[in-house]
Amino acid sequence: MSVVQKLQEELMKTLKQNGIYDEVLTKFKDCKTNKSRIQLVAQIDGVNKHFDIIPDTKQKSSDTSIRFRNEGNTFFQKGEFQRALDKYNQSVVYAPALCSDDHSKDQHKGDNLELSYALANRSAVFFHQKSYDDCLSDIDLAIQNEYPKSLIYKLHERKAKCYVEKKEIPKATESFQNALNSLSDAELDDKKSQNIKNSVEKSIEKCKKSVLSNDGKPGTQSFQKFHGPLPTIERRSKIFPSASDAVGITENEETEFGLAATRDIYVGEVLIIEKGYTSIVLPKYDTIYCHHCCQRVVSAHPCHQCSEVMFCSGTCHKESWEEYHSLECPCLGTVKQANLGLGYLALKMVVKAGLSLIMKYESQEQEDGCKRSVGFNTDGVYNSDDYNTVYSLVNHSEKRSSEDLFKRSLQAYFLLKCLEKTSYFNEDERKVSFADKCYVAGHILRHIMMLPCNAHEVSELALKPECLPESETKEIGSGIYPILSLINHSCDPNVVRHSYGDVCVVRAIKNIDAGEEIADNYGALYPLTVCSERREILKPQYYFTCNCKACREDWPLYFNIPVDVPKFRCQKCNGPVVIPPDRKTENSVCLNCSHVQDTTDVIVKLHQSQDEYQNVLQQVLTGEKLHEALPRLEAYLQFLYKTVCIPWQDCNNCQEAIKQCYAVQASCFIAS
Ligand SMILES: C[S@@+](CC[C@H](N)C(=O)[O-])C[C@H]1O[C@@H](n2cnc3c(N)ncnc32)[C@H](O)[C@@H]1O
Repeated sequence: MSVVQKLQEELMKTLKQNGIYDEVLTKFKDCKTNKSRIQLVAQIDGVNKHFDIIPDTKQKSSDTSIRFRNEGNTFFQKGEFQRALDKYNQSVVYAPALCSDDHSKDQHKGDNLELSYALANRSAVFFHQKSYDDCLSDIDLAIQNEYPKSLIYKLHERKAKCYVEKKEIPKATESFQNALNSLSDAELDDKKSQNIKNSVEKSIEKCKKSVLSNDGKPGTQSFQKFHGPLPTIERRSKIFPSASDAVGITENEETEFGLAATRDIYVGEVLIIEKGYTSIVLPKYDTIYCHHCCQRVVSAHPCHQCSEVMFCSGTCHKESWEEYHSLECPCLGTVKQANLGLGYLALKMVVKAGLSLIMKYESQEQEDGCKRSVGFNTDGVYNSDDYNTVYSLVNHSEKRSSEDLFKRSLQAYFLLKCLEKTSYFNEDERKVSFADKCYVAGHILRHIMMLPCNAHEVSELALKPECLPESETKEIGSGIYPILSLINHSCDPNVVRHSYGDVCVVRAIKNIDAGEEIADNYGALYPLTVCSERREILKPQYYFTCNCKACREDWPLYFNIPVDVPKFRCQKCNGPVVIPPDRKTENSVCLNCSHVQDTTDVIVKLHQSQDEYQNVLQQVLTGEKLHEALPRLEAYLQFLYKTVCIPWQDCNNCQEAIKQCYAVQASCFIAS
């Protein structure tokens, strides 16, 4: 149980024993702003004592770095290079010293020995994995970080071998020469030294003759890419820069705001490519994914202060440091240990926004239940990196029970106490009062209420290449995506989302008519769960009762979805058209408007397409030539949505196959 949950339970017990629990809850009910809720929590006896936080963040440690390095060495010797790499990455993260990034270099000069060893050993893994650029980069870093002179000849030799593989012969020759020169510093007996000298000289000779050890093509990088290139959006919306011009805003009484199609959209169209306002990696994965961009880390870049996080590149380290990590760094361990889930995302949002921006909101703060507006800026543009967009998302504070508000306020107050241990409140030169701090914690509380009904998972496909349908989507983190957060739910959604690192791509998986609402799925799909259960899943988290078409018409679960001759769409009203019992297709009748029409052509076309579709589907199931299969599946599904009425099982199957193809293009990793 986390420290906050423990406190919540203890406090509630004490308040009940003292007979004042109901009184506290009533006071909570009367609070109309988040700031007043935090102020109320702060006044409760015992809260401050429990939340007297001692900042705890994993410090740099030579011992831990050495331990991970030794573990890495064991795997390396067994030829288990990926496992060795994971350990060396950890060794780099814990090594007391300093990454080479300029912004941290001067402040943190010190003993870099363990870091240099970790980098040097990691470079050996990269060499074996034919990842020559990563290998060269680690060698340079190891040398910069004071790798022992007596061993440096080894690094020069490895560097030279990388250049040989890369067919950069002059650089290879130079590095072999450096290896020779460094041999004088090596503490080797004469015989060993002479052997190495002979071998290096031979290599230099080979280089000179350009007689190379392999087939003459540059060595290739063996690492797989973790996702394909991001797709593109042809014409962007003027108001939603991360969306296509097919996406517009809509408003109605039932759902408040939402997104709708501004023109006809077809299966496969890319509608949104959004990098969220901010995101987090789940604590259990923080040694695998980048703290900043949620991409898989190959060559870990450490934070120069803590050992809580790793970055996939110097750029991510720098950006994260400038945007939020310098502030969160001292309290990150405490926050992670408290295991608050989305609570950490809420804190990160407020840290990223910065104190002065948050305080500007105080003058326009509204009470619960006031009419909400969407977070467009003064130019009428909705930018995903603008705090105003996330500040304006729905949080349902007025529908929450007093107990829910009380528990969430305690979480927010705990996070305020963590924030007080950082330099966050020093940003503003004027003295920050306790009331100001409560106002900031009010923002954290707002987000703690908002995130469960707006945040999206950051995911990765654990890919089984030989049997695609057995691949599983794994949640590796969470992000807050302001545009995605405007999409309402349907149990039969018309879009699907995929993560490319922390970027989310939304594509149409149904044809969407102009004016029709764009609808995502919040985790309750009609083919998998019956209507009553779907509503039970959605209500407590999202505060609505779903009334989509699948719910209204009580569509069947997957195995009961019709598979025989479908009902066709009426040429006049789109209603369901049936073939008469005498099978005279020219006399088919619409059950909605009674229009009599000829369905002969469409039936012939459907049969032809179905045959082709079965072949393509087979390709997808075995993971073959997906890039060829995908456009054919998209075309088939477009045709189906134009001609047949759903539910009809081929539509579901084709949709699933298309989703698998998209998933393979997005973040994925071969499951071990
Ligand atoms: C991610 S937000 C979607 C945008 C939201 N409608 C708004 O106005 O900002 C989720 C919230 O939208 C509302 N919502 C989403 N789908 C709905 C639906 N099918 N029917 C009614 N309300 C819905 C619920 O209030 C839910 O908590």
